[in-house]
Amino acid sequence: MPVDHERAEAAVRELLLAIGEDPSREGLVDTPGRVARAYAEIFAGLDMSPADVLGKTFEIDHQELVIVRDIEVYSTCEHHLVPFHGVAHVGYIPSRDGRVTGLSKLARLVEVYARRPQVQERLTAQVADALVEHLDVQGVIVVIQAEHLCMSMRGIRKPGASTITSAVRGQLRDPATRAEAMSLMLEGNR
Ligand SMILES: Nc1nc2c(ncn2[C@@H]2O[C@H](COP(=O)(O)OP(=O)(O)OP(=O)(O)O)[C@@H](O)[C@H]2O)c(=O)[nH]1
Ligand SMILES: [Zn+2]
Repeated sequence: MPVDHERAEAAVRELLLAIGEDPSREGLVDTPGRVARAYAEIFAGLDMSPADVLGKTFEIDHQELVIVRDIEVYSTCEHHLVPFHGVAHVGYIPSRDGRVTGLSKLARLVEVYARRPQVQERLTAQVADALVEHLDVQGVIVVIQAEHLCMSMRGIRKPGASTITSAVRGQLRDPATRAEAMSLMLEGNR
């Protein structure tokens, strides 16, 4: 279901009142509308499905690793509704029938799940599981490294701390294959 703009605007007006602001002052008068539009974008993944993104495949007989790394990720922590951002690396070994997806679709898949209220562990696992389910891949590894603004700008206030999560399925669970993928993903990284 797409974002209900009217409802989002009313909620933002209410929030502004709750923090002691005046939603009718000049700088804030258009804010509820802007926030509703921003939320529609930030949470667009709720209205997107992995099947839409991974529906188109083609045959390349490559049954070895394919990795797209350093995919920029912006998501929203579901506990505090503030952003977490960083990079995702997605690697997979195509299905036995040699079907692959377009490289950009891996980044699109990350977007489908990042543009929702999230926790990093679930985001990581959902990307991996979608590739198993929709592309029947022989193995997949997803690594996400992100900074959570709920840990930087509030709460414990530790800017610079980053969280790394991984999800590994199928043949990538084999220690040697996993190590090869990890080194390709992280090689030369920061
Ligand atoms: N595992 C996990 N925890 C997260 C993620 N994003 C935020 N959190 C944590 O969610 C927790 C929520 O803890 P609570 O004690 O309910 O909330 P809080 O009082 O605001 O916690 P503090 O952040 O410690 O101030 C915090 O420890 C956050 O760091 C995430 O993606 N994964
Ligand atoms: Zn948070």
